[in-house]
Amino acid sequence: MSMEAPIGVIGGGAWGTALAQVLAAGGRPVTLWARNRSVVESINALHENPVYLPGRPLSALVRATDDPAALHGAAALLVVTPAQHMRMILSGFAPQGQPLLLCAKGIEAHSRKFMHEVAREAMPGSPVAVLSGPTFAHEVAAGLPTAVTLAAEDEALARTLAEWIAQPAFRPYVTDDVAGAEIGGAVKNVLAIACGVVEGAALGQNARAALIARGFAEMTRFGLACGARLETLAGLSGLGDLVLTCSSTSSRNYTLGKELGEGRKASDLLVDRRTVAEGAFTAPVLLEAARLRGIDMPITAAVCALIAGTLDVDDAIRTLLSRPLRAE
Ligand SMILES: NC(=O)c1ccc[n+]([C@@H]2O[C@H](COP(=O)([O-])OP(=O)(O)OC[C@H]3O[C@@H](n4cnc5c(N)ncnc54)[C@H](O)[C@@H]3O)[C@@H](O)[C@H]2O)c1
Ligand SMILES: O=P(O)(O)OC[C@H](O)CO
Repeated sequence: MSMEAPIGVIGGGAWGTALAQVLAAGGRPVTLWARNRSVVESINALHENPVYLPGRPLSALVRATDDPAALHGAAALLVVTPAQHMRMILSGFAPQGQPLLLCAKGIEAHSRKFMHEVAREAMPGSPVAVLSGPTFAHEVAAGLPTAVTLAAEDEALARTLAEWIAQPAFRPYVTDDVAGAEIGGAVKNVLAIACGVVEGAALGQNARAALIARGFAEMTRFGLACGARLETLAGLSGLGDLVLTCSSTSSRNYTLGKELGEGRKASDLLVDRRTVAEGAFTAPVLLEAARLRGIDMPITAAVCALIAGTLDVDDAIRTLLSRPLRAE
């Protein structure tokens, strides 16, 4: 058993559980805080999270708790809550000054703030880093090869966190471009919904490729306007994650879009969900943030209209295809 200070993980969904397993596989004790009591009990008694990551045995080095005080003394905290709940959940933890590694992908509704801005407000005094990239939780937990972006303005912090989390099959690449890492992960979820619509409405593979390329153009326009760097947007946390989530029903966002494309109503699909499809919440706030910066995001606008129920799939497609011709 390792004598090192544990790493804390806040959030017992699929991704928090998978990341806890990555850390524990490297011999690091992990304290996983989850809000769901049955998740806590199952992880401690059965070494499994049957609600969010069923069928994946977890290391005995992962200990779960529903007591925020159990994370005192952790060397760092991985924050793996849904984006819209992050501020509220962090406010339940007394700030201890530990580094925060933010793993949620989204933009906060109403405030239009990125996760690093929310975390700095909720836990002032804690240094902040971001982990993002093409990472289906079930593959990571199974130890399949995965590469991610780990971003922090403080490069020494990024390198330390990267060393703590790196495993033979889990490879972080560090950068100081925090905005770039966050924007790729948030925007790709919206575009994955659009790609799922293409699949559900049987629009063909040409359409999907066009949507990925034009979607990446939207991501780039928005990212550059927010100070992100092109190399980050074209890297693992941007284009890499866009390609992953726009091509697989393992993505909750893509699956939501596919069901919309098949003609189901967003209101029916979003009610009482157990798992999170972040793109549905990010789309309206992303569109508003783009509008305020004078940036055109037609695919994002179409996703917003489908989710709000103001356009049906046929009208959304017609609207996108009838836009004036323009230079690429
Ligand atoms: N699952 C993945 O493969 C994956 C990979 C990379 C990043 N992420 C990101 O990680 C974040 C967490 O996603 P996940 O997949 O672990 O979640 P999940 O869909 O597996 O589980 C849902 C989570 O939301 C929490 N939750 C539900 N209602 C809540 C409420 N009212 N208040 C607070 N919390 C509530 C649940 O406790 C649970 O932890 C998201 O931002 C997601 O985009 C997920
Ligand atoms: O299931 P999704 O669509 O939330 O995607 C999960 C991860 O973000 C993929 O990198």
